[in-house]
Amino acid sequence: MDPDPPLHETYKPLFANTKISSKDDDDDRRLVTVEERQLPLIDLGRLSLNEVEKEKCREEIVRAAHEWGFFQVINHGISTELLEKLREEQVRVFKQPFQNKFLSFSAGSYRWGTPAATSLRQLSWSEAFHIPMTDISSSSMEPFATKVASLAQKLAEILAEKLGQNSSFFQQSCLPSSCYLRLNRYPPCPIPLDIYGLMPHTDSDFLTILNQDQVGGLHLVKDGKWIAVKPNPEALIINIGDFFQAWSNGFYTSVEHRVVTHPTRERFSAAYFLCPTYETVIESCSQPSVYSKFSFGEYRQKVQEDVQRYGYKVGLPRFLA
Ligand SMILES: O=C(O)CCC(=O)C(=O)O
Ligand SMILES: [Fe+2]
Repeated sequence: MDPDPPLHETYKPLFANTKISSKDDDDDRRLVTVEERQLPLIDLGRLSLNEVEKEKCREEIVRAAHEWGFFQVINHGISTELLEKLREEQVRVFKQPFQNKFLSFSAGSYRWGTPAATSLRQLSWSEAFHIPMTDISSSSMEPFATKVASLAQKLAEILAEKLGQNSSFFQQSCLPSSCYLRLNRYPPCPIPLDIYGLMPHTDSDFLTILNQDQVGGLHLVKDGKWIAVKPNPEALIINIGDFFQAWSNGFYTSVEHRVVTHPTRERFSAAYFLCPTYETVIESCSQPSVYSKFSFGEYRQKVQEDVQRYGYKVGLPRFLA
C-alpha cells in the first residue's frame, strides 16, 4: 500500500492550467535561485556560564530576534539521540499506508496538499501531522517534546525580560493543550521550479523551534529579499511568530518564510509552536501600540476567513490599531 498522498492525481488539472517555468525565466517566476546564507548562530551553552557570558548570549538572542526574526542555536540541550528518535518516529508515521495516516493521533491531525488551491502557486507539495502536545505524552516523541517545550519557554522568557516584561505570561498562557508539534514531509516534486513545498507564510504563534534534515529548501525574507537557509546538523532554527511581534509592539519580527521542493529527494522537518490558548489576549507591551489587542481565538478566525476568501493568510496587518 502506497504511503504517498495522491498529490499528482489530485492536482493534475492545475498542471494543465499553468505555464511551466523554463531555465530562461526570471528568478521571480522560478523558486530556486536565491542566495544561501548562514543565519545568526548562537551558542546557548553560555547560558550556564558566568553572568557576563549569560548576558552576552541573551543580548545576541534579542538582537537576532529583532534584526532577523530567525536564528540558529547550538548546545541547546536537546541531544542528538533525542533528535534521531524523533526523526525515526517521523519516518515511521509518514511511511505507513496513506489511509492509516488519518487514524494516527487525534482526528484532523493529518493534512496533505492544499484543498483550496486553484493554481500551482497556491499549492503546498507536502503532508503534515499537526499534533497537540497533550497527544504526544504517550508516544516515543515525548522526551523530545518535553525538552523542546522547555527550550521554547526559556527563549520566550529571555525575549520578554529584555523588554522589561514579566515572563510568567508565557507559562500561564501557552499550555500543553495549546502548543503543538508539526511533523512535515515534502515528497520529491516533478516541477520544483513552480510548486512550493510550503507556501510563503508567517507563523501564528509566539515562537517556533524547527529541526530540519540536510536536504535544504527553507527560505526566508531578509532585507526584502528571499534567502536560503544552509542546513546545519548541529543547530535548531528559532523563528519569531506573529504574537511576539504584536506583543513586543513590532520590536521582534515575524518573518515570512517558505519551503521549496526538491526534484528527487524527500525532506523532513519538525516544528514546535509555542502557542497560547484561544482565550489568551495578546496586547502590546508598550504604547502607542501598533496593533489593537486581540485574542488568539479572534486571530485564528480571521486567518481562516482570509484563507477561505483569498487563498492566503493576511495575518497581523488585519489588527493594525
Ligand atoms: O519545513 C520547514 O523548514 C518549515 C516549516 C514551517 O515553516 C512550518 O511548519 O510552519
Ligand atoms: Fe512556518
